[in-house]
Amino acid sequence: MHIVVQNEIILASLQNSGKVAVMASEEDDAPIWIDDGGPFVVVTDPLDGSRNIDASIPTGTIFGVYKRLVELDHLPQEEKAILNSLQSGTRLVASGYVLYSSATILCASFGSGTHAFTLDHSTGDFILTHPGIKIPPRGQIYSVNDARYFDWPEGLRRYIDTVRQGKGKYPKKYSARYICSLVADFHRTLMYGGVAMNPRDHLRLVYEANPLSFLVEQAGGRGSDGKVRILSLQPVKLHQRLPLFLGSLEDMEELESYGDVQQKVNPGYEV
Ligand SMILES: O=P(O)(O)OC[C@H]1O[C@](O)(COP(=O)(O)O)[C@@H](O)[C@@H]1O
Repeated sequence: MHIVVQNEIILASLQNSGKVAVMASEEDDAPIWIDDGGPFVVVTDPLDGSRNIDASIPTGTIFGVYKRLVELDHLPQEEKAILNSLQSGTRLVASGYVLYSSATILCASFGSGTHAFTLDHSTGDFILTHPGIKIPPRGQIYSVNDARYFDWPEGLRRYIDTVRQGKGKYPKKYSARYICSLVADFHRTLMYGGVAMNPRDHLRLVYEANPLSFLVEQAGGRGSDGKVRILSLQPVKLHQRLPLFLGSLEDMEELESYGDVQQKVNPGYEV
């Protein structure tokens, strides 16, 4: 219910903007063609973490913006809608998220740094409160659903066991934080450093992994699928899922050095 409404609100604003050719949403089966002349393409997860809403846990909206591929203008609408939405993350011109929490934060990058704005409820303005965010090169927090420990590959178990005992490259015991709401877990990671991950094929390349990887890279961090840079992947399907690791440069390098960190077992967890 909340998701449907949020999806409609975003679609209506993009339609009214006159700037958007096509919107692809995690909540729709196919992208929606909006305007032949719109210069931009928007991909979005309109309301992530929605399973948390009834418990008042933070949720978020994620978006990415590409340029419309004018060389595809001659194609049938359905075909060009899909191809425009399947652009690789290296072509993002902007991305961002809105975090609905104790404060409402809009965090965005237009390709020159990552900046966050906080909603001033008295005026309705978003005020630049976090210019030029730099993710700490190393944190002391890992964020993962570790109830899945016995479904993890050996490399990921070893990495987590090592850092939580303070036996990694950073000789202090790591702490765990996992809200199970991607935008909130990502925002904390951006602020405090460390690594946030979902090692199974669950999160979406187009709507979640690419926009957040763009933001973390612009803040000096790294986004990977456990093996390669997320932004270098060419999406082949709109709703393509993959393992996702985002965080501080040194933590990400250490994690990836364990090689075997992608969870292949994905039994379909109920909660
Ligand atoms: O169940 P897991 O593997 O911990 O996944 C939790 C992740 O899934 C999400 O809830 C998104 O999943 P949905 O798109 O199915 O809502 C994220 O907010 C969260 O980080």
